[in-house]
Order: sequence, then C-alpha cells, then structure tokens
Amino acid sequence: MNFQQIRNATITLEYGGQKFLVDPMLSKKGEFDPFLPAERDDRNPLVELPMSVDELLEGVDAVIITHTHEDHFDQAAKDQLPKDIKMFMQDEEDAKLAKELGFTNIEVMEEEVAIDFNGVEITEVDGRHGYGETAELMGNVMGVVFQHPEEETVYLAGDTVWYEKVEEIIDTYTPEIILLNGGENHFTGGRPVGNLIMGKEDIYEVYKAAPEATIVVSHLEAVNHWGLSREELKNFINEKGIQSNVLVPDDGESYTFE
Ligand SMILES: O=c1ccn([C@@H]2O[C@H](COP(=O)(O)O)[C@@H](O)[C@H]2O)c(=O)[nH]1
Repeated sequence: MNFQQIRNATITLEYGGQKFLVDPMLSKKGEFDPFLPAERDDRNPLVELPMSVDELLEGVDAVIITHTHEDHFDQAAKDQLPKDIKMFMQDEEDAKLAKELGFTNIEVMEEEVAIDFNGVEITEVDGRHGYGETAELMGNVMGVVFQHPEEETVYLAGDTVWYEKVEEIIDTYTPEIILLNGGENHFTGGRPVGNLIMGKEDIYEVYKAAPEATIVVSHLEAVNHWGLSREELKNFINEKGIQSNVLVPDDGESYTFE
C-alpha cells in the first residue's frame, strides 16, 4: 500500500491494486476566497499542489469525496476530473450535486455497508464535523474503511472530531493505519463554534484508542482557517513520545506500508 499526501485533505492511496484519489482540491494557490471569519484571510488554497494535475490523476481508478465542502471538492476538481471517472459519495444529496455537474459514474455509499471495488472492500463510516450545533451547521461527512486480504486495514476518518463513534470504529475494524484530518480548523465569529476537525488532543485520543496503529495526519496548513501547524503538532507528539506512531507528512511526501 502506498499513501501520498497531496495537499490539505487531498491524498492518494494505492491499495489492493487500485489507486484511490480522496477529496480532490485541485485549484492553483489563491484561486478561491478565504473561509471566513477566521484568523487569516488569505485566499485559498494557501499553497500550490506538489505536482501537476495530470500527474496526480494518472492511474486513478476511483475518487472518494467524503463531503462536498470546497476544500474537498473544489471548482478545479469539478472542471478537471474526467466526467466518467468512478466516484464514491456519502449520500444522494452529494451525488445529485455531482450528477448536475455532469459526472456519470457515481456510487452512493451506505453507512457500515461494504462495497467490493475490484477486490477492495470499502465501507462508509460515520464522522462528526465539529461538536454540537457546529456539526449540524457543517453538515454530513463520512469516513471510509479499506480492507483487502493482502493489505493492512486503513481507516480514513475524514473531517471529523474525536467522539465516541471514532472509538467504536477503531474497536470494530482494528485498523493498522489511521488517516486523520488534524488541522484544528475553526472560525472566529462565534458560529460555528469550536474546532471543525481534529486537533492535537483529538489525535492523542486516537493514539490512546489505537496504540499499535500508525496514524498519518493530513489537512494541515493549506486553507486559511487552519489552527494547528505541522511544527506545533510535531512538538506535541515529541513531548508525548509518540513520534513513531504519528506521522506528519509534507505535501508530496509518500509512505509505503507493507
Ligand atoms: O462561518 C462559516 C461557516 C461555514 N463555512 C464553510 O465551512 C467549510 C470549511 O471547510 P472544512 O475544511 O470542511 O471545514 C466551507 O464549506 C465553508 O463554506 C465558512 O466558510 N464560514
């Protein structure tokens, strides 16, 4: 299995002979408005892709869209992804949006129901995009579990905070690899309140729930409402002594897991 951090929540996963592209945000640096109100008002994305879009799309068998917020499925992705590419989405509402854009090969996932995609079993799992009312304002999100007889189990958590369901998913699927969105992204205007995705303490909770797993943290420093830098996260995991359990890839960096 090969994991590559592309930028923000955009990653690729070569798994069981299939190449998955997750949450494509393909815009050039500064191509769309900031998410406001936030501490920074720079235009998004904050950084360029580490490769060309052509290189990124080469060999992709399927795209997974965990939800349709702009930093997970942006206008550039809507324009540049081939309209017949296989696409997995979380619900009919997201699928309707993609169909209206001209995408023709969409499969809607169903929570806890495994789908066989060319021998790879992918299962939608729940996520919560913030706490309390914030999660309602931010809308539905999903995570995905990947299973294959010759691969370690991967849990892609998506845009979620730590909550009881994440622990339940870890207990149910016992993933060896956990992919987290950990940028502590948040707004400053009062609503939505609190972190929208995991921060360092949430990541630590995931580590405690799965101390044998390798955790890879994405969704860092690429959109303006981020709250946790790579440096701060690395300092935290060093303090906790969990630097061999928690990996913090730069954009473009990849890992192979045997
Ligand atoms: O005050 C607000 C409330 C919501 N948004 C929206 O939030 C998401 C941010 O992206 P995530 O990475 O999924 O957290 C985006 O869709 C915004 O439209 C906002 O910007 N400001």
